Amino acid sequence: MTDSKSIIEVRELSVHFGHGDELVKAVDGVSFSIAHGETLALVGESGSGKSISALSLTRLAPRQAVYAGGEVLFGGQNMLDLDDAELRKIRGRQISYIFQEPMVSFNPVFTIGWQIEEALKLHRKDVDRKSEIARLLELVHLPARMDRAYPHEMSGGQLQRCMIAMALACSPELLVADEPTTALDVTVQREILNLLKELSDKVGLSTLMITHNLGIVSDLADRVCVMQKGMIVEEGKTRQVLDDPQHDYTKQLMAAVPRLRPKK
Ligand SMILES: Nc1ncnc2c1ncn2[C@@H]1O[C@H](COP(=O)(O)OP(=O)(O)OP(=O)(O)O)[C@@H](O)[C@H]1O
Repeated sequence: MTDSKSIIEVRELSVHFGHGDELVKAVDGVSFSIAHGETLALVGESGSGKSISALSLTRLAPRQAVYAGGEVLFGGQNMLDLDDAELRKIRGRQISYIFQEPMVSFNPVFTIGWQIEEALKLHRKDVDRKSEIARLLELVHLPARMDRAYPHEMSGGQLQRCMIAMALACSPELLVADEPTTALDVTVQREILNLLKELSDKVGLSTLMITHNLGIVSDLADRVCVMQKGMIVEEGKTRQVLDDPQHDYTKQLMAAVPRLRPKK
C-alpha cells in the first residue's frame, strides 16, 4: 500500500535494456513518491533515465525493456503486476501523459473536438460531451469553436493546450508531463508553464514533470529528484535543492544554467 498522503509510490524500481556486455541499467533502484496536489520534477541530463522512469509508471516503457525489480504502487496495487486490460483502464483515465511533440499525439485527419470526444466516450460515458469539450477548451484558455479545427490549423502552443485538455478529459489523478515545452518557442513555453501551474492550483492535480530545464523546476515544482545514470542522486524540496545543492552532479547542472544578469 502507498502511505496515505502519496498518490503514487515508486520503490527501488529497476528497468534494464539488453544483457551481458550490452546491459543498460536505464533505471537503477529508483524510489520516489508524489503527494496529492504535488508537482515533482525529475531532472537530469539526456539519457539519465527520466523518461523510462515516467513511462514505467504505467508499464509503457519500450517493448524491449525488462522490469528488473521494484514496485510502482498506485491505488493499492503494484502496476508492474497488472495485466494489459487492467493497465489500459488506468492509462489515460487515472494517469495521463503529455509529451514534447503535441503534433504526433493527434490524428491529423480528425478535428480536435472529435479527438477529445473519443477520449470522453472511452472513459466518461456519463457527461454531456459537447459541453464538456467546451469546458475543457476553456480550462486551457482556448475558444470553444476550436473544437472544429484540425491539428495542422493550430500553432504549436495551441496544440499543446489541446493536448493538456485531452489529458484532463478523464479527470486524471496524476499528470505526467515529459518535457512538455521543449518543442515550443520561449514565449509560448512560458504561457504553457503558467497554464500548468494554474491547473495544478485549480484542479489540484498531482504532476510528475520531466525536464532538463532548471528554470522550469524552480517555477513549477514543489520537490525535485535529480537523476544521473539511472539513479536518483539528490532529492528534496525545490528551494532547498536549488539554493543549496549537495551532490556534485546537481552543482554541475546548476552551473550549466546560463545567467542573464551578471553576478554581483
Ligand atoms: N528502446 C530502447 N532500447 C535500448 N535502450 C534504451 C531504449 N530506450 C531508452 N534506452 C536507454 O535508457 C537510458 C535512459 O533513457 P531515457 O530516455 O529514460 O533518458 P532521459 O533522461 O529521459 O533522456 P532524454 O532527456 O534524452 O529523453 C538511456 O541510456 C537510453 O539509451
